[in-house]
Amino acid sequence: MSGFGNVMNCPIVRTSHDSVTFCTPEAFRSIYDTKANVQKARQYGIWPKELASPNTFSVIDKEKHARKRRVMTAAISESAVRTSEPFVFQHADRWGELLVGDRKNEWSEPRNMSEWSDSLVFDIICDLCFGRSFDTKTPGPNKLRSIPHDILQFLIFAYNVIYSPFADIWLWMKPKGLDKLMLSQMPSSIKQYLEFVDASVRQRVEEENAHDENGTEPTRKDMLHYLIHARDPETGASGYDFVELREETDLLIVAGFDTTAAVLAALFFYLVQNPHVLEKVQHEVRSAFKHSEEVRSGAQLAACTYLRAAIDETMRMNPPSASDMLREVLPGGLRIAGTNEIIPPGINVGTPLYALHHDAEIFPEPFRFRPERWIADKNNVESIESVQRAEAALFPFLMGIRGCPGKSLAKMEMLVISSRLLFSYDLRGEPGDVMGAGRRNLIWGRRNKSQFQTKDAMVPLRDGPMVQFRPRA
Ligand code: HEM
Repeated sequence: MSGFGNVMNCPIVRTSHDSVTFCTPEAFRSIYDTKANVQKARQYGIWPKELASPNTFSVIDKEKHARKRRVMTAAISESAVRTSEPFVFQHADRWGELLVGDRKNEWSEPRNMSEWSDSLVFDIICDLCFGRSFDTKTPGPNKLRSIPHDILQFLIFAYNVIYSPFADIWLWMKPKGLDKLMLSQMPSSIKQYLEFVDASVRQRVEEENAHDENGTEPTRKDMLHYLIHARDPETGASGYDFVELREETDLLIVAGFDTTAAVLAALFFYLVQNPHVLEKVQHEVRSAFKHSEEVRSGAQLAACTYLRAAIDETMRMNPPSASDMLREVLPGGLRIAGTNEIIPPGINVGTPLYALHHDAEIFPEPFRFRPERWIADKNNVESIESVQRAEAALFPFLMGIRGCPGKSLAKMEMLVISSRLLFSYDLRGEPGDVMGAGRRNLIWGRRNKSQFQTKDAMVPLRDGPMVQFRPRA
């Protein structure tokens, strides 16, 4: 059996008294396929601020989840993603101008791409949710700028509880007053963020109601427009009530911003670390289009196979959700393909994505950034079989009914943002900068200087790289 086993020799690991991880693509499918006899583990119950109001991500019951998910799918459908693209252009183009700054034909000041990607993606997701831009990417005072940081603090806290031995005690105490205590003790920044979501949703509901009463159409249909009007496609019943609308909007912001921003930061790290890759993606994008305004989704961008491979390779090296996402086996048990194991009900199972994505049998030289591994052509050393083997083991968005519904939106954002920037600007790593890279004086596993270092907290904690920009020569 393959797996992280090539590195640590342990494809099956018992991670706690009731949890086991399996690290092969076959096992992954057994666990996360829509038909798998599992549900999200009880630990997901720690996420909701109040046990009674889980969202699509944190709800455990399969039937309740199915209804929420059907409604949410309407808000981030393929057509909703297509109508979002022009807003992504606006933000990406403004971002490029800000990155370059006012040193016209010289290299800009070094930019910390983790911070800059956070503010860009946060502005985009808020614009797509609320139809308003909060412009946290523009320097200067902005009381909303700390929100991405505040959200991250909450995620770190929740993650540490979920993967700790205290998770069950926490869950037991939640309905017994812990929820209320936590709400009262919540840091003021998080309270402000939640008030901001509440007020924004309220305002959008009023606007949409006014349109319905006057028989008018909003000039712009954002995600909340779709969420407010969504009907359950199976039953025809109305979609979400107000509390659900608020919780789902909060989820779209949290799930939609940190993941995508993390991939962008890592992509810039690998581009400046690998000048031959940077040169190749730049050449590809600049040959595909004549003017920057033409850089958009479509056949030409789809044909930028090397850039798309670089993004896939980034998500292989640094999957935003790196740990095992726990699933509880239901009555009847679960057979894990490729093993002789039938897991009894009540046990948590999962596949640690980071380990799977670094399996040397599937991804030779797993710690090397090599977009070529995704492209089979006659000039390439990769065979069709090795590309197919790799594709069958890349799961940054998970799979199945609990896989990521924002996959198309995220892919569009990452491709559009990177291609527009690469088309118009040259970039390089700040000379001498090592921010984000592994270093010899760090612990085992963190010494690879050509790998972007992140720390898992449900989303990746990250810093750097420092990158400089200038208009293309
Ligand atoms: C590169 C970007 C992204 C990656 C790698 C990613 C990855 C994932 C993964 C692995 C899960 C499963 C988590 C678990 O079960 O614990 C997930 C769930 C989810 N994601 Fe994403 N995501 C990304 C972007 C987005 C975006 C842009 C949105 C929406 C705006 C989004 C919305 C969601 C939602 C709502 C769920 C919960 C689904 C459910 O439980 O039914 N994600 N995502």
